[in-house]
Amino acid sequence: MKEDILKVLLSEEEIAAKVSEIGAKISRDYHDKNLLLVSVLKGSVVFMADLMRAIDVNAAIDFMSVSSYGSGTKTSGEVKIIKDLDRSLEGVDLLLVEDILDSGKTLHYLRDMLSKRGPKSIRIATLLDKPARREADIKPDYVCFEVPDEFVVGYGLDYAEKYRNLPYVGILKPSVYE
Ligand SMILES: O=P(O)(O)OC[C@H]1O[C@H](OP(=O)(O)OP(=O)(O)O)[C@H](O)[C@@H]1O
Ligand SMILES: Nc1nc2[nH]cnc2c(=O)[nH]1
Ligand SMILES: [Mg+2]
Repeated sequence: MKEDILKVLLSEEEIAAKVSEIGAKISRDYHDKNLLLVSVLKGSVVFMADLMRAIDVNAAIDFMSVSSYGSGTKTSGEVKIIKDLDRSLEGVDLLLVEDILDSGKTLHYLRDMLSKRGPKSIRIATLLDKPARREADIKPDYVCFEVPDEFVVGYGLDYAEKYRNLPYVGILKPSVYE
């Protein structure tokens, strides 16, 4: 697995420090709110698990599963809902938790769809932001790291369902997917 990584972009330690910082910021912003954290599976599972423990105000959690990359490195442009939320969003302060904002199509679609369900507010927290690739009009509210225009894996992010369990974020060798 490790032999397929060209370069470690973000170490375990760097990620842990930044997640604590963002968690503290979210705690300050939501201390008087009705926070619901929604993890967009599968990619955000590792970030969600760490971020929720870095938040020290009351928060409920829920999960949605969507997919648009299939087994490739390019978005299909079509967001497939694999699992919807279990609960209503009426009156909640929704914080969508994502691993990466790339073309932005996934979050653009989700924000539009979920905003129709009556939440009091919607914001986006993402581990990684790749602004160079943006196609949809969407901006994150909380970002841990900006990344260059490379296909990255690890800490939840996959290529063809592999590498999610790497504890760091790395750039995949192009020979793996070319
Ligand atoms: O901004 P975009 O170009 O839409 O890309 C971002 C989305 O792509 C990945 O999900 P993917 O469809 O690969 O599903 P996964 O989370 O199960 O890996 C990632 O987890 C984001 O949800
Ligand atoms: N693993 C992975 N999934 C993505 N989905 C959108 N961009 C990326 C990326 O750079 N890496
Ligand atoms: Mg994926």
